[in-house]
Amino acid sequence: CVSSSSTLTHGGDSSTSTSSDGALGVVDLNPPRGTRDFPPEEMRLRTWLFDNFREVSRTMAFEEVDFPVLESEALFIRKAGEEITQQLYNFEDKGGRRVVLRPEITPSLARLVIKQGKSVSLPLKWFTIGQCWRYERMTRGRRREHYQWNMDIFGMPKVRAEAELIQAIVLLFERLGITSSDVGIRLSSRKVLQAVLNMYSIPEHLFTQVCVIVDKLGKLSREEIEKELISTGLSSEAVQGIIEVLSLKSLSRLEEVLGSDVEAVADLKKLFSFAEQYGYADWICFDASVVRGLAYYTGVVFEAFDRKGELRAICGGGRYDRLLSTFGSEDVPACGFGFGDAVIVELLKEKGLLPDLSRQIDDIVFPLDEELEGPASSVASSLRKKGRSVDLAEDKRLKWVFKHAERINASRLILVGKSEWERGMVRVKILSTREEFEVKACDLE
Ligand SMILES: CC(=O)Nc1cnc2ccccc2c1
Repeated sequence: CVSSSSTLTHGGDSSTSTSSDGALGVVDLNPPRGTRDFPPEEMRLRTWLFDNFREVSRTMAFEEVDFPVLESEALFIRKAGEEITQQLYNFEDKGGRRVVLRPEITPSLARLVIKQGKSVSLPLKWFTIGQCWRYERMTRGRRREHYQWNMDIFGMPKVRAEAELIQAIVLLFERLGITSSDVGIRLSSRKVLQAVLNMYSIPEHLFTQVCVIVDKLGKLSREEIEKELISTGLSSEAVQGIIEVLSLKSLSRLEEVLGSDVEAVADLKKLFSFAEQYGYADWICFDASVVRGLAYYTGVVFEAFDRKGELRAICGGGRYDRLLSTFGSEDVPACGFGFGDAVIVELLKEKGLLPDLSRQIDDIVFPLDEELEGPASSVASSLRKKGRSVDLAEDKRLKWVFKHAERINASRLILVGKSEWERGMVRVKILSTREEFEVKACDLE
């Protein structure tokens, strides 16, 4: 229904269309619930953000990888009660296979590392930017898809991997104009919780479940957390002990409580000393309550947050040294983070840091009458071969072309007229200075 005046002839967001039997149907123009279209303006913002993700990945010497959005459901079946595995966008395909639209990237990375097996040399530093899905009952009106930038290091057992990943996060924030007074990175280690569970001789198999529960600190009330912990079989004394340790905000206090030979303390002290060397110490702070909600983390965990505390975590990640063995392979130490495309944009809007991303092209080539359309095409083609972005404006009036040039921020207007062309010339108008001159068509660049 888009007419030649190039505006929709109908108002509103529905268009009329006739289906094959001629019945008048109304096609819903919105994408499926919880999903987004990216018209040009939104797409320019997304491309700008993703180009920043890529540029940081390049400076960190990470290699880009990619996977299908569709994955076997088996990759995501975990029993720890995580929100992400209870909202799988799963279905049975026509071959009767149980598949999902992936809810996260890490299991696919692990699958590929295992598949590549001996043919890859460790450490591996891989990144990807991919769409992830969840199927939420739309009661909360939240999105069902978002894009995540993932950075992961395989085969680096020591906290230097975490230090590298945190540098990547800080570099990204700095590229976007965000400072350490806007955003902080809270970090801790799941080995803190492990040490506490050992103190109360709580069996190992409860560790993952307890992590997923205490990750809700801050979202659920303390009473609800205590109730959920008790229901896993913990004694109320153990529950109090856990909550007390998780409220620690200083590494030296932690050392007093756990002792200095605990691995968690050694790892974190090492990480803080790395932070000084990398130059991002003022971005990070220890916070024992950080556990992250994914079942497979085993060590250091971290998340970036806006210091005004209004938004959800901007990004998050951690070490997962035991994930590969859950897929039947030898374990490879691994560490990574996911950085979503939604919270960061809200933060940039709030800080007034969104860049001006209006359209911009180099040249508009315009034939002054119909018989010059051929010559105009050859002028446009030679400019494009030289890498200029050229909009060939045809069958319009000159008045429209000037307005169009303004609208798309063209640098030059190149007019192909009969008398000039007969002399091998075209007229060039520099739109910023209004200066106008003739130039030989073959000298144009
Ligand atoms: C703020 C936002 O859109 N979050 C979001 C949206 N979709 C998702 C889909 C899968 C996993 C996590 C997701 C997270």
